[in-house]
Amino acid sequence: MLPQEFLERMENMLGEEYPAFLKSYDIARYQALRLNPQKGDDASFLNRMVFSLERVPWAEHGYYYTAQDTPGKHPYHEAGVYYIQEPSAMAPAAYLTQQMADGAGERILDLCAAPGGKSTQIAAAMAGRGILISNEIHPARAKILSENIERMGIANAVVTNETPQRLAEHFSEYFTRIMVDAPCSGEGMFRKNEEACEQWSTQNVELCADRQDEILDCAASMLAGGGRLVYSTCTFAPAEDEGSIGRFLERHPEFYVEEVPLAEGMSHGLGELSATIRLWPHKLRGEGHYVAVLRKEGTLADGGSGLLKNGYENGLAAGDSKSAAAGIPEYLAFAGETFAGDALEKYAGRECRYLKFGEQLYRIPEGMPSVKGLKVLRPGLHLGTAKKGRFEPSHALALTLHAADVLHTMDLPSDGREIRGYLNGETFPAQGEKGWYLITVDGYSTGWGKLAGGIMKNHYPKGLRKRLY
Ligand SMILES: C[S@@+](CC[C@H](N)C(=O)[O-])C[C@H]1O[C@@H](n2cnc3c(N)ncnc32)[C@H](O)[C@@H]1O
Repeated sequence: MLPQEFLERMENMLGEEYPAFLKSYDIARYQALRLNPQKGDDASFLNRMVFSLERVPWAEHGYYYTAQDTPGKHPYHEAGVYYIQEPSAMAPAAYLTQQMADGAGERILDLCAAPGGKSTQIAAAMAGRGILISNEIHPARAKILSENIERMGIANAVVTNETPQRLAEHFSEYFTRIMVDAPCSGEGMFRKNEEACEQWSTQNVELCADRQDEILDCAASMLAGGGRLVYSTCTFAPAEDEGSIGRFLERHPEFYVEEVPLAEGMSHGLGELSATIRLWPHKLRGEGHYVAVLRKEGTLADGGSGLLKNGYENGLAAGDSKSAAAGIPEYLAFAGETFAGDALEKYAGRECRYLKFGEQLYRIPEGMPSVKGLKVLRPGLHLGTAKKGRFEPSHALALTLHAADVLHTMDLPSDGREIRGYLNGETFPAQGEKGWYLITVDGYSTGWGKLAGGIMKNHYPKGLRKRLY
């Protein structure tokens, strides 16, 4: 049941459009996924015709799927071939990364990032270049975010679990782009999420608006002059949409709303903020959303950056005196035996810098800021566990690599029993040279196996195992 006060406000807001808006609640919600360009190009996926897909007009790699498709239960999901995401929710990150060739020279912050829809979309546009800081305030949600970053094979992201205030103490005018996908009253998700509907109240709308003000102030101080800030919500409440942006612009005259082209079906924002964007469920194939694209006065200096409380993270290089203790020789030995072609230089070359957290070895993104004092779940690409004389590669590394990057692969067809057994932790008989194998599904990397004595030992992480049959 939709709350009465909510309906009255919507009727006042929408006038003659109100009946069409109400009718949208009788239509089943639209479902969509975003193909992961890190895993392969769209055309080769579409040629497989696994699902009936149709383009989402405003998002590169975004496609509607039908009720008959069950992409969440397909092995491709575990291989990070796509991310299931509500179609309207694909708009904010599309605007954040508009006109960006790739992530070279970019330092991007996703401030309210879990479970990772926007972060994984931003990372796709960055194509492995530059640095992405994906932050989430709630520890349990930050863990899910980190798992999704891993599943999508993202190598240039740092996942943090901080409040916006703590991050703002650390980074001043540092980021080139910031995404604020704010916690909100969720009115746009009533069709998708009944809980949002039950928890709705006018007091909560006010509470959300106050919280949005605080989050936006932190974002403002972290954005470099000339940088872009995209603010989004999944609510219709003007106090949290044009209201939050209007209050923000009053507090921050150094910001202005950028005029951006509207995609098919999108509408202008209300009142004076008509240059911002509304996505209405009765006007396009998606849920309710609001997007504001803001720019901070100034010019982005090439390679320049603002203040970082603790400076940059240099990490360890292979030749550093401390590298033996960090397990880097063990990793390099593994890399020499496992990687093929350019992968050796890319993942274990002279330019690589490493960090060790306990026994866990990471390759940090280029130009990584120091994260000293911050709660960090993932300081870059997790390479694996380095123990004396032994290296065990991580699941994240498997998902980042491609079949051509390694000497040994074992490909399992997506419609077969074996891949389902593998994802459920089963070992299986196999012939070949002893050692680490990248297990792929129809060519898409999925995890590790270790072959010895005619048996492929399963290294699919225990916590991720599932029955898909
Ligand atoms: C709309 S959701 C983010 C969805 C995410 N961007 C995505 O695309 O998958 C908003 C997030 O803000 C977080 N949040 C809640 N309170 C917050 C606060 N005070 N500061 C920052 N983030 C907060 C929530 O835990 C939630 O994960």
